[in-house]
Amino acid sequence: MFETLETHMCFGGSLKICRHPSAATGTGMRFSVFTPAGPGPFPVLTFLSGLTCTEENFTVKAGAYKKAAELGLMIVAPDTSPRGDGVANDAAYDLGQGAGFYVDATEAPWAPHFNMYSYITRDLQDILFAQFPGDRKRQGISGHSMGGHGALTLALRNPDLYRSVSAFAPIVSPSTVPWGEKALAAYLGPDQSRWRAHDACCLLADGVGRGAFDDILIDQGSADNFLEPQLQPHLFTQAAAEAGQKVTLRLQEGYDHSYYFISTFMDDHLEFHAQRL
Ligand SMILES: N[C@@H](CCC(=O)N[C@@H](CS)C(=O)NCC(=O)O)C(=O)O
Repeated sequence: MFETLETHMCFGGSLKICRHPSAATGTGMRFSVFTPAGPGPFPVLTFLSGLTCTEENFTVKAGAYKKAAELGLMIVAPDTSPRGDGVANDAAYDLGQGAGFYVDATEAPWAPHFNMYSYITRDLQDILFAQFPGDRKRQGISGHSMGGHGALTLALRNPDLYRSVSAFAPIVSPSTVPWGEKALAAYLGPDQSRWRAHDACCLLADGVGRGAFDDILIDQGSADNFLEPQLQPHLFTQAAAEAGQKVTLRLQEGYDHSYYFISTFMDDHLEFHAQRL
């Protein structure tokens, strides 16, 4: 059953926190949705958050809704994994609940619930357009860190669903950095050939999504603790150059990995998407 848990007026529109059952995860899933004033249908931006986040982090910290109201953009921010007592978990912050990595897990104990790829591209879509005045044909996707990885990989694989894509401090090469190696091995097993469909650099090298996006906007803080060990955006610009994909990578001097960084450049991303939707 679809439930609206909270409704708040916000910049003339509405911000709702919702919960609904998902067949993909076999759990209830929460998301927030901002709907601008007016009847719609509105273009829709999905924002995928990073490790340790719920739907709440973006909603309260990204500062997106003033500009979204001006642009007439709907924004949906889903949770980052299935949750609950009957759902597998790990003591570490970078695996299990809060760390779904936007894949469909094939391995025990994750496979029954950790199907965030299907959740975002199928179940969230179905409930969103059944309940809210979004325009299914005008959608973009963005995200942060693990969610930047989700945005890039979901967009490249589903250009029929998403017309625009951007990211903040994304994990662009999960197959070669510790966060991604750990999660992909756990969720998809040790055969690295099965990781390629969930690695933005590999997708570019494999020609997936070729020609679909005129540009991909990426912001990265130069003072981000995770820049060298986990993020390495130059790997994405290299892969993009080889694939003929335009990428606008902006190294933002002095900014870290936090939502203070995200909120500083959020308006630019919303305008980037609005121009394309
Ligand atoms: N807790 C981790 C860091 C996790 C982290 O930085 N998460 C980012 C996404 S990768 C985030 O958005 N955290 C929540 C927030 O800042 O609101 C650590 O201590 O190393």
